[in-house]
Amino acid sequence: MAALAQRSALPETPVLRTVAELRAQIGEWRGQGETIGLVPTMGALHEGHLTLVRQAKAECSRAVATLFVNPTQFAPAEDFDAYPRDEAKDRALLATVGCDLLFAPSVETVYPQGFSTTVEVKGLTRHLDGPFRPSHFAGVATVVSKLLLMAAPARAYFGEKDFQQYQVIRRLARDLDIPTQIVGVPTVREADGLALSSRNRYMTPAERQIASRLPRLMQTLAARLEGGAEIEAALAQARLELLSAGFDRVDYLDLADEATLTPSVAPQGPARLFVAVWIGRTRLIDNWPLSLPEN
Ligand SMILES: Nc1ncnc2c1ncn2[C@@H]1O[C@H](COP(=O)(O)OP(=O)(O)OP(=O)(O)O)[C@@H](O)[C@H]1O
Ligand SMILES: CC(C)(CO)[C@@H](O)C(=O)[O-]
Ligand code: BAL
Repeated sequence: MAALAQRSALPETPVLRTVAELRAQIGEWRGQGETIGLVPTMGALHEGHLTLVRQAKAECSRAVATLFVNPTQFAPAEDFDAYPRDEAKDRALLATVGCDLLFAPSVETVYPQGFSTTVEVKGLTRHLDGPFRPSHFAGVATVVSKLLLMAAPARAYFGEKDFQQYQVIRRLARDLDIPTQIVGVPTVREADGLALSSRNRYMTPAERQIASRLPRLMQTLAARLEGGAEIEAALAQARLELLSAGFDRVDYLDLADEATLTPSVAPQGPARLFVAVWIGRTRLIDNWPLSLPEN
């Protein structure tokens, strides 16, 4: 009882549910010369999300978070129904970092009867997560385009944990002349290096132990590549090491050009390691920047 009473006494960030209300509030702030920083999320907030909000708050006078578990970015067999939802807890967490407003629309508000437009970013979605989640990035690009048009923020903040998503969003904003600066925020990690993710809570303690080997194996691989190891052989060895470490499946482990997100064993510019692995019912993705030796 005491814990319940304490929780309901916590301040919560105010919430709006309709586009008209959101525009009215943001219009009022902009009329007063304020700048808006937008942080789109699917809720189940953790320190990664809060870091995005802190940065929005540091760089803009108002931070607005959105909470929408977007059905169109989940394939039918994916975890839309199981995705963790706790809006009251999210609002309390947002209040701790000074978030000014939460926009949490219903599915009907975002996709009213007759909705028939899709934003699709080609090229950048061809590799890495694209082939494994065929309709995912169109769902993300469509909903993020809508959120940027609804809120018209000066800046919008996205985590580099979802690096391909971040690049897709930068491209759609540029291609559609959406005048929002898209800001990438470095990945926030647990003490053992595992990237924070709302889906981490799906793991059992035993699976979580195995997951802690992902950042260690990737650091070892990065050191080998930065030391001049042959790229294809080092990637093949690391894929086997992931399976030996207890991961059930490796969707991909690739080195790809940051700008094109095309896997390459001879990247032309800045490159990253990208990985997606399964452990039980949990799919983990992550990426690491690399400084490869000059050829
Ligand atoms: N560890 C993290 N560090 C920095 N940003 C993050 C981190 N985790 C998520 N984000 C960012 O927060 C935003 C909202 O992401 P989302 O709500 O999907 O959370 P998530 O933890 O990535 O969840 P999921 O498990 O669904 O991938 C995205 O821009 C995402 O990249
Ligand atoms: C950007 C986003 C909020 C769009 O639904 C989602 O893909 C996420 O949380 O990363
Ligand atoms: N954080 C990316 C959202 C998704 O996996 O659907």
